[in-house]
Amino acid sequence: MQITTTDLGLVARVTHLSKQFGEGPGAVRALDDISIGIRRGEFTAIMGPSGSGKSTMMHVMAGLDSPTSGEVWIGDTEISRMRDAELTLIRRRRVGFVFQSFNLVPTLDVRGNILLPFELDGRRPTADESVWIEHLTQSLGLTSRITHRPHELSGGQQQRVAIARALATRPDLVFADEPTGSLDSRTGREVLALLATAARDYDQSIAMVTHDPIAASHADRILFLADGRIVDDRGATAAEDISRIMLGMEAAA
Ligand SMILES: Nc1ncnc2c1ncn2[C@@H]1O[C@H](COP(=O)(O)OP(=O)(O)OP(=O)(O)O)[C@@H](O)[C@H]1O
Repeated sequence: MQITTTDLGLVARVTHLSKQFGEGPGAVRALDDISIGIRRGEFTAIMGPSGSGKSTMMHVMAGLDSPTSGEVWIGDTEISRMRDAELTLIRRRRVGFVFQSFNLVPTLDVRGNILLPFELDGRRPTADESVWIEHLTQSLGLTSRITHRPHELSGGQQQRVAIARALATRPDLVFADEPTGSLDSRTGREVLALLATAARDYDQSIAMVTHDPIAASHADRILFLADGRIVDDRGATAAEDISRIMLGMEAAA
């Protein structure tokens, strides 16, 4: 019997994943034979120098880009050979996204933005989901802002709306791409604490791409990429130690 992603306690995994951009002498091998799993209920940071393949890895794992070779699994579903229409459904139903630039819809208020994943899926939240959304709205401190539009909110509040939206459907995995990149350091720390809490208290699996050692120090696990390969895989690590590892990697490059 084949061992599944779920059997392994993982929410997503890639095996022998490679991604090449372009052909011939100018080709770039952005990911080079990566095999790794993202563990359920963990906050995983993906770090590495500029150009090491972090964004490419996230895009391929989230079904936003296709691999050149290898397999990509979200839960027990292999997505690497899926067509666009199927991938759209996987992205809508099984993964959530938090971006540096928040990506809220400017014409929708906070409630409309949080409910957007349901709207796009052509359904209303179930009774259970409504209770969960109410809980998220409250615990993220958004209740008094529920009818406000994004331009009426601070950056930190906008990112909290994006987090509520990403968690609303209880996706298998939330991908966060430099989620604190547009925030001041105090607001950034608050957002990171919220992501860590979502993993710890709600069993939400999160994969965050970052180049910031302080951001990565909030994670349960850190994967280090260099030249398209995983070169280190550690548990929770202090920011100073992460900085030292990154300096070593940059010196070796
Ligand atoms: N669409 C593309 N076409 C060609 N090359 C690309 C493309 N996207 C990425 N690359 C190349 O693939 C490599 C990995 O890029 P990627 O954006 O994944 O790195 P990164 O670690 O996220 O970098 P950064 O921290 O600077 O965002 C780089 O050499 C980059 O130039």
